[in-house]
Amino acid sequence: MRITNAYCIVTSPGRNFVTLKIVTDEGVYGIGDATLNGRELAVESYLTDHVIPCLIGRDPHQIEDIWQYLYKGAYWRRGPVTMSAIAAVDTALWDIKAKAANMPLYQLLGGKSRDGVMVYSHANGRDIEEAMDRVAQYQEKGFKAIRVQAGVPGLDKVYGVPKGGSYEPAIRATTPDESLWATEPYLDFAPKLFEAARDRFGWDLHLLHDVHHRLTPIEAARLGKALEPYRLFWMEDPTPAENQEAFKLIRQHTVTPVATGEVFNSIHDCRELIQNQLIDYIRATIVHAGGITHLRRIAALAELYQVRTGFHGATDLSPVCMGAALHFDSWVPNFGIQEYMIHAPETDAVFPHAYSFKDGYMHPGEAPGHGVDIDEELAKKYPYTQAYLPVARLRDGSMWDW
Ligand SMILES: O=C(O)C(=O)C[C@H](O)[C@H](O)CO
Ligand SMILES: [Mg+2]
Repeated sequence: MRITNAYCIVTSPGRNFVTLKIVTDEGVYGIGDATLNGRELAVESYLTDHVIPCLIGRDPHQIEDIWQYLYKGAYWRRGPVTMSAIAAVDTALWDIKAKAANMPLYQLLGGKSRDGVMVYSHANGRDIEEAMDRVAQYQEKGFKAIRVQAGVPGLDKVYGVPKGGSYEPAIRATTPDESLWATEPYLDFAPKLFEAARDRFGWDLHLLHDVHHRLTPIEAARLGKALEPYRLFWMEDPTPAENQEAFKLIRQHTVTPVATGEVFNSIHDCRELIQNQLIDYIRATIVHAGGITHLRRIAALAELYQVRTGFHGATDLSPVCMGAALHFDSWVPNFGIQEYMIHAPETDAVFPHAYSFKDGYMHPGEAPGHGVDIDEELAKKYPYTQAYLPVARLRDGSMWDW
């Protein structure tokens, strides 16, 4: 089998997505997600201008060799653009291999390790009451695990909180939106949010919370301690993780479980965190961390240290990434949980898929490959529109982590 053609499809059904399609001489094709929220066209150019020309004529079954060729061959190591581009190729090649074998992808990875993939979704509210009503709605839909975020009194916009009905942080504009951040009101408020959640919903529900890189290590330690009575499933991204040592301080002060890694793109970003048992869940996922081939190495390292997976699954990761992740989750021995932020109906229509949700669990489906396709004609109806993630500033105007 040989690769005869490959191209990117950029479409915006509700939000921007970049998809790589690889076609072979035997008519089998595979697709991979290449979306990097707010920097989409950089990956599209990296693939179109620099990677695709090197793929034509290669044997798509040589996934490992092609991965090494693209990684080592770039000379410039790692980084979100490179690793998302490699991830897209890798996912498309696994899709081709599984389709050629006429098997769902999870079978090639080693077969199923569980009956279903436990997922969590997002309950967001402008205040505690609205957030609690959203939790109730997700519980009614069957979710066993729910991430809870609410507006902080005194702050006009906060990460995770919708302005209108639904929450989409990437705003269509020519420059990023600006929001205000202040740590003290947030630290006072967050325990009240989870106290209200336990009062109303009891203990038979997993509660999660995303700090979104906003705190210093000692502030994160204080928050983890303050949240201990409400027994969270995890506290996510408590502090920016470039400094892996910083997590030691958090660990010394709290037993609230810690998850991090949605912005990581290689095993080197999390090696110390895992080997020193400074985190409980690793959030790196297929599209941003070099595809199935590289994520498998991260998961294997994590398994040695009882760190479990909790892959990123926000709506800026396309259904292609979600489908592939669900196959991975079905197999990986040290699975923890999977994020599932439900896509807009237009997105689902452009990406027909075999995966499904039932009673809090997801199932990858039995279609050969990863089970997700793209309707290229429909995709053309949604042209790319520039969009940016917001930035955050403190009250005095200093830049902060969004
Ligand atoms: O889903 C999460 O946990 C996020 O933090 C979502 C991110 O803000 C989003 O994916 C950025 O593109
Ligand atoms: Mg997050």
